[in-house]
Amino acid sequence: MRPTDHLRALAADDWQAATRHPFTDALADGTLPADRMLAYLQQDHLFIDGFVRLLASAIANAPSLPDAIPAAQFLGLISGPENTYFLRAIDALGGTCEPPAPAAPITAEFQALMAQAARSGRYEQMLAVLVVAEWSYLDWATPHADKAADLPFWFGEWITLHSGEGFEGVVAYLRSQLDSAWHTLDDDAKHAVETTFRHAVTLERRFFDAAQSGFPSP
Ligand SMILES: Cc1ncc(CO)c(N)n1
Ligand SMILES: Cc1ncsc1CCO
Repeated sequence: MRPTDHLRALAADDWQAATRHPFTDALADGTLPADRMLAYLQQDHLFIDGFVRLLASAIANAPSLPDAIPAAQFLGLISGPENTYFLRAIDALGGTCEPPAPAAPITAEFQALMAQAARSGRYEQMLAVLVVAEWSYLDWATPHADKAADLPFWFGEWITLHSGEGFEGVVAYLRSQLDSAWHTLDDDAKHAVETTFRHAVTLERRFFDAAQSGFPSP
């Protein structure tokens, strides 16, 4: 079994809950209320900030230039001028990006996990969080890809950004990096990857739980 299949199997319950979630089901059938989508995107915009820094750390810690290049290309894509999805969608839903929304507790937890992985100096820790974030999004979005074109763009584009050949390639690359790194790790480091991977999957599930109920204050 590939190490990343082993990791996903360890988190099977939360993985299933995060990738077959009522929030993404409602998003994909177009019935998600606009205020819920807006609040989700405003929180996810804060998530992407930490994500970009984590991806940059992974690029800096990749074992070779060929290992780093696909991540650098993905970073360019998501931070490039053609990626105006957040701006356009938040605007169309009647919200603003500036000033940034205060982070909900679950968003702050995600930011903390990403920051911890980024400063760990451990490539496999960075990959554990990146693999969960991208693979879980590929997994929920793929079954809905055929419906995306008929949806308002703030739903449809969020599905197409996370499905299809290009994004499958990103996930395949991230998984293969973690699979390769895994074989170099001692038992303690493997266990630490398992812990981080499971934590990240739990946070993905809880992020959708919170988004579904509109990020209620605790
Ligand atoms: C919370 C969360 N996880 C993963 C992704 C995909 O990068 C995202 N946009 N937001
Ligand atoms: C692919 C993508 N598009 C906008 S943000 C983002 C990163 C999370 O997948």
